[in-house]
Amino acid sequence: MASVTLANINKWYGHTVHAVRDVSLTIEDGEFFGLLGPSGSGKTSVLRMLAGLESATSGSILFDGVPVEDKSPQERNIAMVFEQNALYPHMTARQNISYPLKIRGLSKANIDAKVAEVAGMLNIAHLIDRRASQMSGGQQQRVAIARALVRDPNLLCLDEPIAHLDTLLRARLRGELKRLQRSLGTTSVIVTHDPIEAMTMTDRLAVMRDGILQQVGTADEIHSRPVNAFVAQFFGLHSINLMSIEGVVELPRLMGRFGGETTHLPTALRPNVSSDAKLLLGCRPSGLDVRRAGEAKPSADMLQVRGKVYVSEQLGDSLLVTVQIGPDTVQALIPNDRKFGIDEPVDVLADEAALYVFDPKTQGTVRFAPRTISPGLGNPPAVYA
Ligand SMILES: Nc1ncnc2c1ncn2[C@@H]1O[C@H](COP(=O)(O)OP(=O)(O)OP(=O)(O)O)[C@@H](O)[C@H]1O
Repeated sequence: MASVTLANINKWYGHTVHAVRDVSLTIEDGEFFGLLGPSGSGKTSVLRMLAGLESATSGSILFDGVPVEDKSPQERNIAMVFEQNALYPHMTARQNISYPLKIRGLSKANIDAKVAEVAGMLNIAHLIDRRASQMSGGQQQRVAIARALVRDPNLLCLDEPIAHLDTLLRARLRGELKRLQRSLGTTSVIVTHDPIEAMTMTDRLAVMRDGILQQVGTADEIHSRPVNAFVAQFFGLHSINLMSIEGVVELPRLMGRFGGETTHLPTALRPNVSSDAKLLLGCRPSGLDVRRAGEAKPSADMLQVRGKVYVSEQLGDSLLVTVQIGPDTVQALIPNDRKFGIDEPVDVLADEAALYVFDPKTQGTVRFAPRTISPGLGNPPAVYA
């Protein structure tokens, strides 16, 4: 186990692709850390540099404060699990898991004890003498994880290890991996483009975009206090709604246009209106409400705008309603005791306390939503005039 520091890391591929730009971060000893970002954001490049599979163009990497740039993956004592596991198909689970220990010359008794321990942890003891080729994808991935962990690595690198599995199995392995990491305390880094995976498994995570580190923090910190509109949109169970409001005036109530429609705005946002009369607002679907057109009166504490239902989708105990407002759409997650027809005129409402404010030019966060709603907790109670 080790703490890992990246200091001003840059990665160029040839002269044209600047894949990682001046990334600095520290992963604590025993921490489960996530690298999250869309495709091409540079997260795999960071992981491969940590592992020693790729060299950094500039900057330094330290394990427990000691530079490791010149060290091979073996010398760094890292273990990797990839999306497609690299098990030997003709070997049994036992042979696959013991392989790294045999190479190190451990005694048979020692190997047997370690294999039994890790196989028990990963619930694969009953499969231990089955060939890899005769196992399901989920079972193979458990064996691959067991093989990675059996030699007590300094750092466990997981590159989308469960991305190819079906939804149920992914959810199970997410939980198992988290429990396993907690009980072993192995410093671990997982690369994923799935915010749910990053949110549920890791202690802290980094969000990347175009090779640039956007934010590092716990899932809760990043969810409730995103540094910019990109992080706010990318991170969460459902993407945040971005509402670009133009022509904001006070008549005497604050009003503007969103999607070409007249939009009533909470008075408290007056100081946030830019010099060119714009407001860039964010609201999580769980912070929006949808009412039949005319049912709710505009209030000085609420955003309210007219639209029509594009589609509404049942999500178990909640309803995801997509509302078209001119060329724009927003999504609201509301209790499923209401029904809306396609193209039905509706009012979309948001309490002032559920609104983020972003700078219309830089997209940086100007104001966090005073009342944030945790993912999955549903709709906040709305207040109507
Ligand atoms: N060996 C390489 N040669 C040239 N360009 C590369 C190489 N590997 C990655 N890149 C480029 O570097 C950028 C970052 O790639 P990287 O794989 O690190 O991103 P990522 O966030 O992990 O993406 P994905 O989720 O698709 O794997 C991309 O533009 C990619 O095309």
